[in-house]
Amino acid sequence: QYTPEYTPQGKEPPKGPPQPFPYALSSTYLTYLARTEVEIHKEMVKYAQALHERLGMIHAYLQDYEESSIKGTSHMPEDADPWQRATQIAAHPITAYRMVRRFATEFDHLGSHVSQQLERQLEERINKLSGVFPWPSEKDLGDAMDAILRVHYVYNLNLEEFARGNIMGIKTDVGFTPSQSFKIAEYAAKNEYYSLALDWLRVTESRIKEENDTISVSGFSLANTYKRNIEKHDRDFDRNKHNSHLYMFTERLSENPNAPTLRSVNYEKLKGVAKEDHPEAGHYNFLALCNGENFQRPRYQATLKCWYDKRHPYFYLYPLKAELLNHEPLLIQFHDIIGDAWTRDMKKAAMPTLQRAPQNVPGATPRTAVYAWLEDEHIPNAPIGRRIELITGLHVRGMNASEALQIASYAYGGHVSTHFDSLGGNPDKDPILKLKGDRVTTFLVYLNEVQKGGLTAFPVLGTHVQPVKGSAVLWYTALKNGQIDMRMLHGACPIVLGHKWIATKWTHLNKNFLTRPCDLNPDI
Ligand SMILES: O=C(O)CCC(=O)C(=O)O
Ligand SMILES: [Fe+2]
Repeated sequence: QYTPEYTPQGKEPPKGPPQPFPYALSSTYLTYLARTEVEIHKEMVKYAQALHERLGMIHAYLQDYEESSIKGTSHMPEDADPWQRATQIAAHPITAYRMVRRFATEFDHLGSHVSQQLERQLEERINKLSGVFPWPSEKDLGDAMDAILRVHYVYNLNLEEFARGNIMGIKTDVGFTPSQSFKIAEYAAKNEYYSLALDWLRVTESRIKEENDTISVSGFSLANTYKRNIEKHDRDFDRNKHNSHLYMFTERLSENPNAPTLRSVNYEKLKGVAKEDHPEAGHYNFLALCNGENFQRPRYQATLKCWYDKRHPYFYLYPLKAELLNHEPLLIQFHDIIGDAWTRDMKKAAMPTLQRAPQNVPGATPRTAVYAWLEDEHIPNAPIGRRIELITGLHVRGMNASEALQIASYAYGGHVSTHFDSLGGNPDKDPILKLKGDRVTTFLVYLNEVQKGGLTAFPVLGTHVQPVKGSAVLWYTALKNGQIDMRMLHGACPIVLGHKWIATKWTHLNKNFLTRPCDLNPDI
């Protein structure tokens, strides 16, 4: 009996009405689905095999009947009386014998009971699994397509390559079929991702041609979607929407089908430009940083350094590897600060309460991830608070000094739009803010290596952080006067290939206004 071992919610089925799981947003849920499908596939193979055998038996039966009873009476007229025909069959020793044999052995063994039994088994298994965890829905499929389209847009994918399984230079064997890429094209067109839709339509078309496949997508629906996408684009273009719309072209498509996309033109024009100089520069800087660019001046970069930090005696035994990514405001990455055992403990402790991060909530940053909050007692063997205190000199563990540890997990396409970690609320209206003060530092630990994508990008600083397993990045989210430091704008670039897990600890101002160290930089 299959009992899922690796379930998003631990071993217990959820109590109360099943909540929809954000399957496409979380590597945990996706992994669970993948694990479940291993079992379903096994049952399907058994069932298909049984059906195949059954079909073979049915064919053998038909052949026997046709070769004996039909052949033996083929000299009789088409409209002969069936009784006369039956008499003829019964009179011939071989046709009669073959008939008796069929009745005696075949009808009971046409295999129906085997395949029927397997069909019941399969149905039971699927019902059982979908009873424990709700099945992915249309909404999840939408999330899954959004994730693909986000990766497509941010990394300006060469879709011909991607759809064949070449994931930004990493060759895999799995691509999309023409009907699958067409489905994404239709979804993109419907959601006004005009430039993306056109790419998917072109890929669909070239695949159809290449494979000479005239069945899976009809020429009519392909042409129709093309036409509608162009018409709708041009209508919006005429309404001057190209001033705000990210997915448009620089010209009307009906006049120039090869017009460049706004993304590609603006990307070249605006990357590296300061926000003060162009209102849209921030967006294109973020894209460029996600694509691995860096806009710190070479002279400035030359002043950045790595060193072994031994301020605390603890670090004589385990020297702390520090890497300065920006002087002022400070951005610093510490390497090898936690090992696999702690990482495992954190993921495991977070698993039972992972939930979808709020999306489309006014005031909240759009993010596609799942997360959970861990108190120290949830991870007694991974005392991260003390380690952060040793590394940073901040108050982390005391009352109101920090928040619980946030564990977040992203799946492919998962991202966080640019934001500030300080919340900037009004302490007179918010008792918790009054008690703790606003967030003052972010200490973000990367719990695994991401194969492609998933950088943390800082568009104002013009730099990005590579998610290196076991490393952590530290910055001040607020100025010394407690106000949000606008230079610390940052976001998480979409994951392209792999998983991304992070653990974040935010310290708060009231317990930390005396701890603000100026000695993290080795020069001071
Ligand atoms: O995942 C990342 O790299 C950044 C996440 C982040 O900025 C946040 O959770 O506030
Ligand atoms: Fe953040």
